Amino acid sequence: MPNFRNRESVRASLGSRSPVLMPSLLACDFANLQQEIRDIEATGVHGLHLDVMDGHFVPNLSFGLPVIEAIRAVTDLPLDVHLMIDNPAEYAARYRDAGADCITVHAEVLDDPRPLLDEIRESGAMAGLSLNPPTPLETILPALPHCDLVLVMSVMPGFGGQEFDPVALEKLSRLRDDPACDALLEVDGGVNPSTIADCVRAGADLLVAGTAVFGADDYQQRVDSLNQLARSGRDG
Ligand SMILES: O=C(CO)[C@@H](O)[C@H](O)COP(=O)(O)O
Ligand SMILES: [Fe+2]
Repeated sequence: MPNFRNRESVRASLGSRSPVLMPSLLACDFANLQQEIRDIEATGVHGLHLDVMDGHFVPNLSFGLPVIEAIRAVTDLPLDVHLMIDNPAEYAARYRDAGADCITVHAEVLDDPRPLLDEIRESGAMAGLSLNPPTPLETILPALPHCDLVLVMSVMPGFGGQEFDPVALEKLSRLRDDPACDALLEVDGGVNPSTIADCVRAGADLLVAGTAVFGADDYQQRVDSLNQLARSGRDG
């Protein structure tokens, strides 16, 4: 059975640890999924980012409900589920049932994201809203009071291993400085040793990294160095 936690506790725990590295399993070895989870847990990370793709909203497919359930069964880490799908309103409740602690939906597919964000919160999960690099920040401003998390994409979603788009930094800074925004800020795409400190300086609390973590020979060493660079962005 999924270990259901409520959104306040997950949000408080992640927020108190900011900046938090969120490894994206998209870049792990799927043939050894459980071992990859064990190995990344052993580095001391505080959450896992899970990329769900439908082949419609993004031109790629990844994994869905059965895989999230299987991951939930083998880890207690908070699961941060990024829904890159056309019809998140039809699926959000099922991802909560599968064990998601945070469910993030895309502004590009929702005329008004507020009802769905409220529904996600009522399910007990943290509610996240994401926007792609070309999507203006203004699009999501009315929904900010309904968000536990805002996920600023720094690549066009669909694939790991892409180059970081600095347009994300400007959006993060504006959100950080907006008194109407008390959501955690997350950045996703091309986060690596060269970009992570700038993301934290701009205001990111949660740093999604796929290739930069799972592409390393030594996960512990890479997680430690990304954490250190992230802290240098916060403190320096
Ligand atoms: O949502 C996505 C891609 O659409 C991401 O979460 C990727 O998994 C990040 O991968 P890297 O850019 O870190 O390799
Ligand atoms: Fe993602």
